[in-house]
Amino acid sequence: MTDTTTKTKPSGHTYEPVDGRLLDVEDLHVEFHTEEGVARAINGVSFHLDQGESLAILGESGSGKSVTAQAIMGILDMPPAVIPQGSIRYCGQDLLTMPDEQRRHVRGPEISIIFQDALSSLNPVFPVGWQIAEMFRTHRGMNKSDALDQAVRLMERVQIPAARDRVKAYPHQFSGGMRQRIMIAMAIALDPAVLIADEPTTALDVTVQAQIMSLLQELQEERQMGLILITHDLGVVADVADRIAVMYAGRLVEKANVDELYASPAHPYTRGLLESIPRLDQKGQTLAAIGGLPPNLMRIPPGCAFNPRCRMARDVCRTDVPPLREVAPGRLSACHFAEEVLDA
Ligand SMILES: Nc1ncnc2c1ncn2[C@@H]1O[C@H](COP(=O)(O)OP(=O)(O)OP(=O)(O)O)[C@@H](O)[C@H]1O
Repeated sequence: MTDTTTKTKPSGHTYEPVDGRLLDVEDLHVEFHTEEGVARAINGVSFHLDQGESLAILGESGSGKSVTAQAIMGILDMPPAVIPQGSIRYCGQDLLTMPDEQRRHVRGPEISIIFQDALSSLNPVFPVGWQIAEMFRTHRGMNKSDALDQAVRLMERVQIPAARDRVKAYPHQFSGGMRQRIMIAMAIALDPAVLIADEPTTALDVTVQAQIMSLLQELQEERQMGLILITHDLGVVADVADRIAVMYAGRLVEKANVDELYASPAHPYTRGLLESIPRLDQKGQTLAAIGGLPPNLMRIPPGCAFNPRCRMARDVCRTDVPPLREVAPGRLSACHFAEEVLDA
């Protein structure tokens, strides 16, 4: 007989993907209404994410990567944020119109996020094991000792040495890399279908960055999660990501699979990013290969937002917004002259 008393599926989730599709973000717009004016942070962003797939969202500081993640997670401060248009469907259900109560079952347990700064995300006054265990107590109704056992197993899975002995240690007693592993443990504790990693390794040194990325990749493959990697540094995510979406001034300017984008970018901005070795995370720093700075989001230039910095810009670029269009099989670019960029 069919159980009509519970909506929970065999995965433990309330929702199941249809044909493997987890997320569908369509024509998303986000504005910030401030005293100085309206900052148009996201201007019509669309992308999807399937089960077991890794999507990297790449762009300079201020391009709208984190705001996109926050909109998906429902953690934008509204106001000042306003979402005037668009939808974010999770397993076919629009998170933007879903009642709060229903949304609480999704955001966290089914779609989870890790941030760059583990120290400010962890509670300094509670032992890390307790913080992980609390997830199992609150959401799975486990008793204290089972929840702590489960926390130890998870700490072992994210390769925290001597996990059983360190379950009672506090966040400040761990290194930056170990704290990020603890954040990952908390983020995957409830077996989310989607994991968003917002600059997960930016604060870490290069060796630790690589270890954290390979841990994320292992977990993603093991659990068949959909993974969104937000980054300013393509080098860090290139081995893990399947597809890349490049953002500029709140729009996607290029979408491609990672190898093709690396081999031959189809947008001058992407090409500039690939040619720029330096620190894209340093706000206000010019990219060597591009020059200039991203626009003020309260005064995005007409036409292509990238035109003031683009060496290829012509008249049409200053008047007409280039649509994101297919410029080669599976390759999308929002450049009037994408074919020329590809051939270059
Ligand atoms: N609370 C806010 N109030 C006003 N404007 C905001 C707010 N949060 C974000 N913005 C605007 O949205 C823009 C995009 O921010 P976002 O954090 O998404 O950029 P990002 O690409 O993730 O860069 P970063 O790596 O610096 O976080 C910001 O430059 C800012 O103009």
